Amino acid sequence: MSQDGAAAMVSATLTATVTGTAAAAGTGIVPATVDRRISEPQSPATEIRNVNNNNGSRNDKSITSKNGNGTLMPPPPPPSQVFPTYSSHRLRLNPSADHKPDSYEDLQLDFSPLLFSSLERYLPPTLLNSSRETKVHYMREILLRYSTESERNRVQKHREYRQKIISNYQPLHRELYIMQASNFFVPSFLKAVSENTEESFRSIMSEPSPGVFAFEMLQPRFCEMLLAEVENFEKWVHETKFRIMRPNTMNKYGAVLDDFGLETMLNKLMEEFIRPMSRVFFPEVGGATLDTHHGFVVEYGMDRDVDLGFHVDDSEVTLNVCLGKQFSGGELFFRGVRCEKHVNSETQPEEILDYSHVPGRAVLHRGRHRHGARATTSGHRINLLLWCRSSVFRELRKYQKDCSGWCAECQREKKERQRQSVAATKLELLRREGEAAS
Ligand SMILES: O=C(O)CCC(=O)C(=O)O
Ligand SMILES: [Fe+2]
Repeated sequence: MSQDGAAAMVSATLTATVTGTAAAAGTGIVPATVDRRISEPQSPATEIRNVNNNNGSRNDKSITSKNGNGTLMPPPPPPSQVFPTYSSHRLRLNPSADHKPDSYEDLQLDFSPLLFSSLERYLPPTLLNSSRETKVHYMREILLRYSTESERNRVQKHREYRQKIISNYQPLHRELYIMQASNFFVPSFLKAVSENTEESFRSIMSEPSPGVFAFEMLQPRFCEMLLAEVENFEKWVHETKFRIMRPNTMNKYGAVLDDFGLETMLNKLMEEFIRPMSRVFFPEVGGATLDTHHGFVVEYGMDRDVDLGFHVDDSEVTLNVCLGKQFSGGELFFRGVRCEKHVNSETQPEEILDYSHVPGRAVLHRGRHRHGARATTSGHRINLLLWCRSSVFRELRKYQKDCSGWCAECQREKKERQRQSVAATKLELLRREGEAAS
């Protein structure tokens, strides 16, 4: 987990802890997995599907660390001290900026040592200079409210899975694993991001339907290299009979790029390129605070997945870039943005969009923008997907009922309520005027 990720979780934790509602509501830093697939876009009352990572996590940069045996070990309290369970443990709202936190790297903990170091600045002042054991115990008490044992086990297993791949798989193109923007992106994209204004972004984009942005992004050479790397990885998987996890609950083919070493590069892609754009275009769904991602490729063709059902992504913002190769069909269809409550509600005519993929071209949309992919009728289509998430947005979502800033159906209902209230007020005024006149 990056420092940023830890810090974001800390602030999410704080929001919850300080308000004091999280523990009562039984909420967690890593939200529970839900499987939500949508069915036909044309039949509004049917069920929609939410695609999740196959590892069952909505946010897989989680907080478990392992000990040498690969088992989970909570730190035992020192024998000289007996710690009661403090349900009243609280963190401070503002960190002690000048406090230098301890390192927890050498301890066998069931949460990331980084998380303890990040949280330490938020401890009550009286605890700041206590022993590490006391601080660990206090912070762990708080963290346990946010993560179940099975969740921590799952994250631990996934870490081991990744470790196995990374220590055995030999990459084909090592240059892909380090962000080299000038080799990866087309000049127009680089220029727009370096200028970093709404105007510069809009100058390279089309917005064929509100909230769906399309633009040239990847150089052909980068696409070719990434395709070859994926092929090489799949060849290794096949030869070694390694059982891999597919990108999400809806794909039988494809691969998780983060699992074989591309996580750092993709994190840079999110932080330095996608977050600046999302800050401008998707601020109401945490576009400015994207802090974790799930990066993968999907593969379609006669001998692969053929199409992808109607769904919403497990992301705040999704980047979808076509890598090639040659294909026909495979269009994306979009049907408007919806919150959980309205995910199966009717589509309005102005929300209908069909988009044809072009190699090197990206589509950027909210994860909650309902969509699917039509059948790839010939050839082979491979797309790079980056599901970008904001832990702050997810934490705040738990306490916010109003989604009218981004859910089109909530917006429609809100307008309708306002219309009715204006009509009622008018009627009341008329009635009073009538009374006064008589
Ligand atoms: O096939 C596509 O282009 C869409 C993929 C997608 O929506 C997803 O993986 O979430
Ligand atoms: Fe999707």
